[in-house]
Amino acid sequence: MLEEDMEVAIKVVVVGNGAVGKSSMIQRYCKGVFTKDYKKTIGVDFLERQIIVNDEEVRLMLWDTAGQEEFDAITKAYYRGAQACVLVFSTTDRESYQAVSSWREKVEVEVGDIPTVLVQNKIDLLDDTLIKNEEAEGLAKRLKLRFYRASVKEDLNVNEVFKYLAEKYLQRLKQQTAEEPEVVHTTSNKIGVFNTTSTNVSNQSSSNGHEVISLRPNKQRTKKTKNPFGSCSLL
Ligand SMILES: Nc1nc2c(ncn2[C@@H]2O[C@H](COP(=O)(O)OP(=O)(O)OP(=O)(O)O)[C@@H](O)[C@H]2O)c(=O)[nH]1
Repeated sequence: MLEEDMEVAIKVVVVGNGAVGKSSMIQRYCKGVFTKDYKKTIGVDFLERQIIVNDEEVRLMLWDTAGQEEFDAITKAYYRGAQACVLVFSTTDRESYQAVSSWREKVEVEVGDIPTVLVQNKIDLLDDTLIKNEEAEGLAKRLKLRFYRASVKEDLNVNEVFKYLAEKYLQRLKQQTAEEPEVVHTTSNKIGVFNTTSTNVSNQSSSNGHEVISLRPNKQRTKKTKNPFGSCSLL
């Protein structure tokens, strides 16, 4: 254990071109659902889910950012404070594969080197693939990233992606705790909780029917729940 009664909260940003399946991945992971409809994300949404990793209770806050460049200015602000990142491209969209490095740079500029995974989504459409296996693997190697092939539709490898990131993050946190114990032993019972610099924006419905993110001060400890989806909420 890191420290008794300590809650670990991890802000994870999910990035990649439009329509690669970012919103679907987050919905699948947090709500256990998949929908064929495509609703472009306007700005940013987020959902959360609590999991247990190595006996630690971890709260994952999954930030769904818009894939379109027109929203870059908004989404960049939300990268701040991110502690882990999912880079997504689609099996049937070569441009999304080619854009992976630039997405990584955008995140790195804001938050530096954080635990990151590369995900090739929609592998249920492998027959129509526009990216060779070796290419995708080569990209992961060049970027030195763990690589997952996933299908949000078929619920393949989605849990694994987030479990890996949580483990990786905890590993780093433990290293830091060992090296600089005074940093972690604060008066707060939360660690890894992000701070955004933006001010409060209350819930606003966007044109796509999604709720636009509300930025609030750090939350208090969440209630413990046995239901894996019980802690998910659309804010
Ligand atoms: N076949 C298949 N379709 C998928 C999969 N994941 C997502 N989709 C579909 O791909 C489309 C786009 O998915 P979204 O989750 O909205 O994509 P996004 O990356 O959030 O898009 P933006 O909000 O524009 O950034 C939707 O029609 C989904 O149903 C998958 O694993 N397989």
